[in-house]
Order: sequence, then C-alpha cells, then structure tokens
Amino acid sequence: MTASPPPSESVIRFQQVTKRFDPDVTALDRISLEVAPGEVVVLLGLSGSGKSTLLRHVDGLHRPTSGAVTVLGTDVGRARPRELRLLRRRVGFIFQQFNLVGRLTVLENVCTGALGRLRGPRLGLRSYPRALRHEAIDHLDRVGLADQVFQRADTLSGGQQQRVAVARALMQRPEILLADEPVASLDPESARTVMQLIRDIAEEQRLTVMCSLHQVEMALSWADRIVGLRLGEVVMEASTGALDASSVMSVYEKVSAPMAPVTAGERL
Ligand SMILES: Nc1ncnc2c1ncn2[C@@H]1O[C@H](COP(=O)(O)OP(=O)(O)OP(=O)(O)O)[C@@H](O)[C@H]1O
Repeated sequence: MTASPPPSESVIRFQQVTKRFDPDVTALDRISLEVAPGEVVVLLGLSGSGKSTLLRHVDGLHRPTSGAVTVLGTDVGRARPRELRLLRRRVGFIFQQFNLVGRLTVLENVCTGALGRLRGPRLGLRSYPRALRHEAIDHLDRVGLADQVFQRADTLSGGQQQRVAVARALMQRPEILLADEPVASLDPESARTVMQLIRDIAEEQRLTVMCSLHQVEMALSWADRIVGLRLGEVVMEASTGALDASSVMSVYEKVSAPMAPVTAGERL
C-alpha cells in the first residue's frame, strides 16, 4: 500500500523508534512517522500491536529504547523531567475509562485540567480563580453539558463522562490531543457523538489529534490518515480518501506464531 507523502512540517516525529519493555517484548519496532499540525490520525491494530505504547511516547510517558521521538520540538528521549512536564501540559490525553474523580462535580473535574497552569495544589472549586471556572463552564457548554456542571461526575452516563473528559483536556489549552480508545466503553450512539465532538473541536482549534480505535468504519469516516500497526510495526499508512474497509482489514490479519522447532524425537 502506498504511504501518503510525509507532511512538510511535523509536530510529531518518530524516527526509527523501537521500544522494548524487556528483551522479549518489542512493543514498537523501528517506527517512523510524521504528523502535521492540525492532522487527525487514527492508529488501528490488534490488541497488543503497540497503539497505546506509541501514544504514550507522544506525551513522554515512555521514552524510546532506540530512535528519536520529537514532539512540539522536544526530544522525548533526551528531555529532562521538567521539559517533559512542560510538554505534557501542551498535550491533552483522553482515556477509555474517562479517569474522572467520581465524587467531585463535573465542573471541578474540568478545572483540574488547568492544574498545570496554576501554582500549588487546589482544594475545592472555590480555590480555582473565577476566570478559570468560567473558562471551564465555557468548555462544558461546548461539549453540551452546561446544565450538569454541579452534578457528581459518577452520576453521569459513560458518554457524558467522556464529554467531561474532553472538556477537561481542553482546559489544558492543548496543541495536541491524544485519545486511547476513547469510545471503547460507549454505546454506538454515544460513541458517534463523542467522536464527532472531538473532530469538530479539533477543527475549530486546529488541534493535532492522534487516536487509537478499534472501529474501522468510524476511523475511515473520521480521520485524515490511518496508521496500521501489527506487532509494533507500521504495516499500513494512507490517507482515508485512498482507503476502503476491506483494505484496512488487512491490518488485522493474524500473524501466525513462529513454528516450534521439531525435535529429533518428534521426527521419529
Ligand atoms: N508497561 C509495560 N510493561 C511491559 N510490557 C508492556 C507494557 N506496556 C505494554 N506492554 C506490551 O507491549 C505490547 C504492546 O502493548 P500496547 O498496550 O501498546 O498495545 P495496544 O495495541 O494498545 O493494545 P490494546 O488494543 O489492547 O490496548 C504488548 O505486548 C504489551 O503486553
């Protein structure tokens, strides 16, 4: 399959990146990838193919074993802890399980997205500056939850909780938005709503988005480009306009396990 031409100016660049967790587990295998500003990229692949590991390199939660990851000009492999903290402020992350604090209100959960911009810890909603609380309400309005601001987060539906997580990520004023299977726990209708919301906001704010998904049709209608991973390697990379569902399904071909050596005893 023909790879799309590399973007001229990239905000995310993987150069021959290998990640080993131990000598037996190669999670990423010589990955080279570039993502342009404002691009929306979906990672597809079987469970264990390396999607989460790749995403976690983009905000410096992992460092490469070899090769280089450069994100918004920061060399993730060489950055000092402080530089990584600064990078993480510029990168929002949305997770499958939302990761909200259930006993806090929706508004307070969203405010926590701004903690990287504030000095010192915060305790209670009123400890956040008023302007910031208003900013949080604006984001909740954008995700359609302005009437739920004082609800406890754990009383909301899964789709609503994920919209709160989107609002919380926006409080970071991110330049890159990462999403790791953001709709895997949602019913189809809520999944469509959340994905459309992320896409619309990404366009409005010119965010660069990298998202792992398991839904091929959704990926095709949603992304600008699809990157297919298998056993930590990029096995497909193309803009969605050049793809159909059957060509994408090749990413999911099972890799047959290596043949066990036949012992002399078995030959007899
Ligand atoms: N912290 C870790 N320590 C050891 N091995 C890990 C660690 N994180 C991931 N792995 C291994 O790396 C490989 C890739 O895992 P990863 O979670 O990136 O896959 P994935 O494509 O995101 O899977 P899924 O779709 O199930 O989330 C797997 O073999 C996994 O077991």
